[in-house]
Amino acid sequence: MTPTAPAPTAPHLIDGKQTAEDIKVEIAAAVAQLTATGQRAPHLAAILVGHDGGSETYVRNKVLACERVGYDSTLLRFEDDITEADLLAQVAALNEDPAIDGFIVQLPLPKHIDAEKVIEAVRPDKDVDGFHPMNLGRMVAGLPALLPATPSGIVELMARQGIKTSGQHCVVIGRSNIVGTPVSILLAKNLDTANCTVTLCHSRTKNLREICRQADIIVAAIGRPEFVTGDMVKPGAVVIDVGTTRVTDANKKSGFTLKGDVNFAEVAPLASRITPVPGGVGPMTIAMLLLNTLRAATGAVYPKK
Ligand SMILES: Nc1nc2c(c(=O)[nH]1)N[C@@H](CN(C=O)c1ccc(C(=O)N[C@@H](CCC(=O)O)C(=O)O)cc1)CN2
Repeated sequence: MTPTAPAPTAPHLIDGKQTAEDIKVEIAAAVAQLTATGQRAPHLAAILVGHDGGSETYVRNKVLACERVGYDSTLLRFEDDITEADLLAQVAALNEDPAIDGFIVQLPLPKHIDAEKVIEAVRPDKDVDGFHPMNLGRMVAGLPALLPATPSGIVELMARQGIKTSGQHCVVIGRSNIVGTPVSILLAKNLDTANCTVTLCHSRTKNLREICRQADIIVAAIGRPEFVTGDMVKPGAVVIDVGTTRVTDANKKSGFTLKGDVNFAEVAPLASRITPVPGGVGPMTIAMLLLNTLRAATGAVYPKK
């Protein structure tokens, strides 16, 4: 029998909360420099439609993060019966408002509103979510772009944690426009922080378990709690969990427990590095949104209008 290296027994947590905090410190320093030279602080606006619990939390955290780094922020709230036309009019107003450097429309939107239409209505130079086809297209072409926050946050998190990506086989599970598809493109790019061989898997993928077992890095972004189990992970793999599903839990004061897409108890003992939920990828999403806002405010990607 050939001896094999023992699998690591203790999880090596990737601290997204601390990494996001480090980025916020850097951003706060950049804002202080801007304002010291007489320029105004960057200004982020957020549109929140309805009362989804998760969206309320995320938007609240975005506003708090703005305060933390010295940005101005504006929250525009609407009931979930707002018409598509009225929402598009709000987007048009923010597009034209010179005091706003960038804005987001929190997703998901109610079913009667065409989210793609709303995303396309955001001016690309103010699209700090990086969801507009212009920014996605520029990202694919390797041109300067406002990059989607969660995918760029994943790449930044791995880079700052010294995780090797070049030549590694990365299996991404999930093909959403917000995470799975863009992160697979970013990770395959010829960059110091990427250069992976990427396999993008989804609900119709055959032999998912076997494919995942070949991965040096797994990015789980399928939105199904505890989907990735121990038998799908090669010992020593790096596991990045993007899931944040609220699962009803009567024992919790909040009434729910936050679950990732990875069965942490099974996978953590196998993984060389793993992101926790909460405290992994989620905080990086907000840090990268702040970074995009700074880039929009300073004309780093598109000339200021
Ligand atoms: N307009 C957008 N809508 C949505 C996006 C987005 O990037 N732009 N992504 C997700 C939600 N999201 C940001 O909006 C987001 C999700 C999770 C976190 C986060 O920090 N999670 C914490 C836990 C927070 C909690 O207590 O629930 C963590 O994982 O530690 C931030 C942002 C969909 N919509």
